[in-house]
Amino acid sequence: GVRHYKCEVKYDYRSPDCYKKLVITINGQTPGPTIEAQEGDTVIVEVNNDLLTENLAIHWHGIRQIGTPWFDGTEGVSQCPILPGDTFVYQFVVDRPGTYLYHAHYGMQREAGLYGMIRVAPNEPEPFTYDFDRSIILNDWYHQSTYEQAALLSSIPFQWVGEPQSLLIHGKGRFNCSLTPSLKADVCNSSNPQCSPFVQTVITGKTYRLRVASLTALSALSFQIEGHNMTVVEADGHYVDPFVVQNLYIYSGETYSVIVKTDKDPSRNYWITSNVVSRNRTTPPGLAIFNYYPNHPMRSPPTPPPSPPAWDNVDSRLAQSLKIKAHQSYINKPPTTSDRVIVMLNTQNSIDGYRHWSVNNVSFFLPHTPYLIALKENFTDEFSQTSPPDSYDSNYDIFSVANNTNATSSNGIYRLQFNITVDVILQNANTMNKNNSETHPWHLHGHDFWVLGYGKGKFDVNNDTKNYNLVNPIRKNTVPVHPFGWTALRFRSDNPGVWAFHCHIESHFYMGMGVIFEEGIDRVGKLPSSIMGCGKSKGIN
Ligand SMILES: O=C1O[C@H]([C@@H](O)CO)C(O)=C1O
Repeated sequence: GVRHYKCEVKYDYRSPDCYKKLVITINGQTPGPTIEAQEGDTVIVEVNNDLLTENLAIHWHGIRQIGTPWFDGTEGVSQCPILPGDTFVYQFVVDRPGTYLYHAHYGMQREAGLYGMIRVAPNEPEPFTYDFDRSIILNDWYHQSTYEQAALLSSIPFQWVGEPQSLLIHGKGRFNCSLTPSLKADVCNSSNPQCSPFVQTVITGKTYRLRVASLTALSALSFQIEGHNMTVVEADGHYVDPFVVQNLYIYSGETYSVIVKTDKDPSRNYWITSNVVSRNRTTPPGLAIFNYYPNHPMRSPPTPPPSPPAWDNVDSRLAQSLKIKAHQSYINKPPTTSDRVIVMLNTQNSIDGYRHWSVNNVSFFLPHTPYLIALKENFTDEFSQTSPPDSYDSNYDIFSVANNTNATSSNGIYRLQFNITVDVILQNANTMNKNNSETHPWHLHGHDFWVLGYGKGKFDVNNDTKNYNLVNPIRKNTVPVHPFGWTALRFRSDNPGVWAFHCHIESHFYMGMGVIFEEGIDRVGKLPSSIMGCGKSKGIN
């Protein structure tokens, strides 16, 4: 069938964590409305840019856009931005069931509130059952605007955006207004109903499927429901060999479904919590209420919120990553060998005094003419024709602060032969600060990849490849690379188009932490004129 949606995108004053700021809403809401469809449906979304003075693009995160690479919604890659006042119609097929997302993909616009969920119902029965299907989107929240942050990150000397002021659970958080006495009540008001906690009401004795997604700007999170175990059954639209957790680690751009049984003392409510992990947290926990009907939904649980795992417990996070495998009845085996291996060293660099992130010492920036148009029209002057390297200096010490004096900025891209098997090894390293390595969630557009493995330290081609999981690897579109560790992925270059692969942390992609893959450009059909209008694509029809 065909599903029609209309999205009115505009700025509104909102106080999601009691602090009033301009946020981007979709049809008046943030998170925006959930897009519901059936596997195989065509989804048509008419987007109206009512931001007045700001461009826009919306990415359909996890939807592979097979045959419609021009509707991936990635500004500078698949389309020109949607101008203020303009309407843009996205049309794509949701070919797989599962939990996906949509969000802005223009500058750091996502963190202003432009995001929501896509739920695709399956045509076949699923390998688990439940009574109710509910969704929770997790986020972190800054009080500064996207523009203030962009100015900080682009300044000399470099100024970091810092930790978020609060964590939102389904669009609601709580900033302690009294911490900043100078804030007047019309700016920060703890009794504003807009920042009353999110409540998930449940009936006792039932089974809930909870779709948990993260669209944080920065934070890796630990998600927990006080006193309740969660059985993980879906990750990024793929069925998981079920495993039980007390806390779910979730990285920006990931989606999970967990099964929760409401079999606890029904005379009270429980805390739903999110906490920052992997960075020395200063942001208070996100708190919501798991409300057992008929207790009052706002009644605080009688116990304190459960304490989160230690922020620097990398082993616990690595262990959970390793547990995520394909469900035994849904195994889709990867090819046993690959045709091309690209090792991607992730580093922080200083280039001309600016702070950047780089892959193999190349920091990425977007061109003015979207790659898809430039490649299709053979506009070879529109971006660097030099591809970034497939590996890095084998003597590089990932455990210390390196000078990386030869780092450059480039908008060159990886050109993949069509229909081959590509391995990507993400290699983490020390940042420009001593004894520090961060977690980076990498997201691939246009594909699901097999997650072949994770490890600690420097990837060793001779030994680590022997431990690849070629039996039941999960397929995903977003995956963490843990501090001082590596992550190995495999995918087929079988989707004609131009696809971004990048760190899902807003500021990190802004600082250059991404690459572009081109595959099968000669097989891409006629581009719609609606994606044109910028750079050298002016006047093309
Ligand atoms: O990109 C980043 O910059 C800061 C810090 O490294 C600056 O010193 C940080 O924590 C990031 O993630």
